[in-house]
Amino acid sequence: MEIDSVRVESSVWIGNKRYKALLSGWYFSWTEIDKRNRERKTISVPVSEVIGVKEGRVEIQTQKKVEDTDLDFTLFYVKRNGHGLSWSLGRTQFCCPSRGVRDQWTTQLRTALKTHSPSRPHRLLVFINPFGGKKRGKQIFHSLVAPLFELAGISSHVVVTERANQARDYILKKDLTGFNGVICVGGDGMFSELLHGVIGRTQQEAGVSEHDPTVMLQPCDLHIGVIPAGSTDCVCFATMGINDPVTSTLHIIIGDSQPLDVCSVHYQNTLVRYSVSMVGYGFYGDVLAESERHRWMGPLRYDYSGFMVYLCNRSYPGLVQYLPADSHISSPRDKTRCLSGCRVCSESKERLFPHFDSSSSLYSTNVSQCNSELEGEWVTIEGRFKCVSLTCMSSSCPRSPEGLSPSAHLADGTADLIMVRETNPLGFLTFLHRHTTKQDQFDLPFVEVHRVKAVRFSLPPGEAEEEEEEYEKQADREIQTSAERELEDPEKLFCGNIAGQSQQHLAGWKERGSETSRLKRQGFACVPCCTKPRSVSVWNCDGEILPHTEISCRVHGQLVRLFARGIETSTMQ
Ligand SMILES: Nc1ncnc2c1ncn2[C@@H]1O[C@H](COP(=O)(O)OP(=O)(O)OP(=O)(O)O)[C@@H](O)[C@H]1O
Ligand SMILES: CCCCCCCCCCCCC/C=C/[C@@H](O)[C@H](CO)NC(C)=O
Ligand SMILES: [Ca+2]
Repeated sequence: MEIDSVRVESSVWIGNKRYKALLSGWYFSWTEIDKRNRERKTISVPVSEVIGVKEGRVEIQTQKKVEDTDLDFTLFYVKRNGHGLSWSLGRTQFCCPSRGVRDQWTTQLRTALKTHSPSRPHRLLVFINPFGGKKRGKQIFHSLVAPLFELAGISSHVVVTERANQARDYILKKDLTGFNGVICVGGDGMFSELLHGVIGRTQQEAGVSEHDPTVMLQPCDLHIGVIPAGSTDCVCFATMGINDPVTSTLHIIIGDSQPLDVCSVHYQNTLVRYSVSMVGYGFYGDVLAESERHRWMGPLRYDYSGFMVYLCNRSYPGLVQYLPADSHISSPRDKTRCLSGCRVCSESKERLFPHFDSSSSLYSTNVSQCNSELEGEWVTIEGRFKCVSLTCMSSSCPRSPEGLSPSAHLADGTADLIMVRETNPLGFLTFLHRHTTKQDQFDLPFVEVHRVKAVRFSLPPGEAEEEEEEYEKQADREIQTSAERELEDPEKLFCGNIAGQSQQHLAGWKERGSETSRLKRQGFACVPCCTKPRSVSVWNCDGEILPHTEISCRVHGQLVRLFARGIETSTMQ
């Protein structure tokens, strides 16, 4: 075996073929050597994508050794499948000329791993929503995720949630010392809990008020990982290009880090929620409100509700004001895509954090800095809209592989504002259908899209008061009926069909049910689709209904970090 400061090299055998194994700089490679000593095919693995090195011949799932000698070692690494977005665990068993060489290889590879992959997590806090999506969260974690964490030497503390907001509250209140990241096994709703926990905790510790819409929020160090097990899995899909639990797990293990823009939604001077995916009024708000009444349908509830709401053919009056982003940097119609290593996003860092002190890793939060991102001229648009949506990223998901705004960036400090004006049902169907194809959904006369830093939405004066009164009355009628139903049978209030569901499940959804009742008391959520008054919809904020209509939104560039790397272009091994 030859070892110098930059190279380690030796002969090894894989099966009955001889190879030259080489560890040089950032890569470990093995090249087949034929009988005439000529070099054949090389397989090369970046050290940063090595998952583990084990003595002996080790199986993937059981991690048990099969018959081996003390000449063997097994390398586990990231393997790309198909077009490269789906990752699986690659495994190669090497046989060395002597035990000494084998020990040298395992030591050298482990040292290289520590040097070239310093940001890998060692300890993770995992939250599993047992009721998200198709209710397979626990099974997904125990059969697919836990064995990989164990192989990579990552320890985890697992919390199976028993109620909504448990994960958020845990992150806000408990001692998180020693954890390098928080992971959710669930859908976008679970991700949102972690997002609120992590942002809230970071601001508490930094003494920053989340309610002040002009303040610069402190960026969060604690990484968030998403193991998809929900209905839409938009955050996972838009940051990885796929929703696959094994791919997500491998990104977490190797400590990938993807910054993400976050939009804060305020009502007057109070923070309402954060969003990374979609803040949508009109169609998307109505679909969510309708779908909450059909939760028992599982992921299909969105398709059913989408169809019902489409048939209602609603449009809503609104006054939209927005602060445009610099159009020289990028535009929502420039036909580019935000991919792994995106130049627009990496160049945004300096603009977003001009006062970043790299020696202390601290961000200044002085007022002049916060206001500079809010400088510029606001533009006002009034009209009737089928929908108004704001998205910080493409919001691609399996239903819409290109997303709400295919050219939006994950971490450029901007969001795309999409306004679809009142149109005929066929026109709107064309718009919706284009979300499912590669056709440009913005190339329609009733659609406009702008890249923005902030948005305000209000109801047009006069009309608003009248309509809100009518809405209040309608909501009151609805609440009364709900309250009567609640007294008769509390479970039926929220779930509709509860036959065959576990008590634990019901307890969980009851909390969401009472949250919905609270919203109803304020006159907003879950009013049956076609009995609603004409002119007020609700806001869908990453899958949650907001309790206010007149809101203001501001984008906070690169506020959180995910264990992800953005969507890779095709890179087959
Ligand atoms: N044990 C629980 N009981 C009831 N609700 C829960 C529980 N744990 C988490 N939740 C809530 O359930 C909501 C939905 O969960 P999740 O996002 O995992 O699945 P989903 O709704 O199927 O997926 P998506 O959000 O992608 O549509 C979350 O907003 C979360 O707050
Ligand atoms: C004629 C075919 C019509 C198909 C219409 C498809 C339109 C799909 C658009 C999908 C946008 C998804 C935006 C993501 C929203 C998420 O934040 C949220 C939380 O998971 N999901 C939903 C459904 O509100
Ligand atoms: Ca963005």
